[in-house]
Amino acid sequence: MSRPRHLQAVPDPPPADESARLQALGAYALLDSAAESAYDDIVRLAATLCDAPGAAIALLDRERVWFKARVGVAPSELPRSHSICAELIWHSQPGRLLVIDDVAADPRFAALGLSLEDGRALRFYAGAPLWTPDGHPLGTICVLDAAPRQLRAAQAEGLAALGRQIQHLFELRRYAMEQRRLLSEREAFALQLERAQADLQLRNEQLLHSASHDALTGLLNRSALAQLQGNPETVHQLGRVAYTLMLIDVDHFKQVNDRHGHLLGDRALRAVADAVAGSIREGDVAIRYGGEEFLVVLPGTRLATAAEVGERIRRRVARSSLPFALTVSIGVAAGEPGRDAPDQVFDRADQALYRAKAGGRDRLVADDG
Ligand SMILES: Nc1nc2c(ncn2[C@@H]2O[C@H](COP(=O)(O)OP(=O)(O)OP(=O)(O)O)[C@@H](O)[C@H]2O)c(=O)[nH]1
Repeated sequence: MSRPRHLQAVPDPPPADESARLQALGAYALLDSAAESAYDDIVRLAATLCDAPGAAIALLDRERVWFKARVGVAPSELPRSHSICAELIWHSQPGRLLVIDDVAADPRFAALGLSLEDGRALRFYAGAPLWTPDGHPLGTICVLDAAPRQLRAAQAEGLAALGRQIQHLFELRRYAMEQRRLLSEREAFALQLERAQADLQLRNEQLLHSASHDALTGLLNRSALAQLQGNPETVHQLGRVAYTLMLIDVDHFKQVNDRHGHLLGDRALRAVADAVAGSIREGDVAIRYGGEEFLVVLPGTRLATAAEVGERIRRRVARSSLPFALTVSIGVAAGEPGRDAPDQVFDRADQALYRAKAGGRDRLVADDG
């Protein structure tokens, strides 16, 4: 059928549930889809079976009839007002073909000037309506001829059977699309779940980290120390190897705050923490023990080595890039497994620190007693 030159509109009764019908049609995603050999084969089969020069699968869109497959028909779509299918479909019944024996003799279509691809006027139309399972008409598979005629019974039966095959194909298509949609929804949901889990894990780790770390310096805090003290593995380890405890206290820190303000005071504490973290090795544990006091546990480290580490810390603090001089005093004490309780070692480190302060500060005192 070529596009008609004479544009006399065919009356097109809009059914009450047209929007539901269009929605049902949309669910197959057929309109404007690419050509598919399954449908091309069916129209070729229809044309051969009915001995007709033209055949098409016509789908009734909002304002047009669009051909999913066609043979012997030129345009890919027609205005709905100029389509035989669009006029007849509303009067169709399941299982009954729509037939116009002679288009030229039918006042509804005679003036439309419909023709086949080869230019001959359209004179014969027979279509099998296509339905959704719940009764919405979607379009037709039709055969077209340039001479008035009729279909033989076997041809009519064959055309109706091809219509049913197309409906099966449509349903398979809708099912496959629905499955794809469900699958992608599931995938999107799984992705969302995965992200939520990762987010939760991150928050959990952040929470754990902030519960056990000092926000200002990033070192472990006192509650982490309490956990370490309560951890049988740590206690067991300290009971097996020699270790050293180091207490580091910032000198005259009250003055730093008073003279330079708390912000610079905080910066000074971070500088001390950096000096500590940069001087110890993996396995050593650095804790912000009090306001300006730090505790370092050095497992498997003898007093002399710990004193060297402490000296390194002291020198690093003295070299920190601050707008004022900053020094620390350090006390270290060693613990022998089986001989010293950790509390006693801590007390001895504290006394050594006291002696460092009393001796003039900016120094390290090792308890070698
Ligand atoms: N800026 C800042 N100051 C703190 C923080 N925690 C504790 N301090 C201050 O550290 C100071 C500690 O002062 P003191 O215990 O008197 O000791 P000091 O002035 O360092 O004197 P010596 O230890 O004897 O050398 C106090 O003024 C506290 O307010 C902190 O997180 N930030």
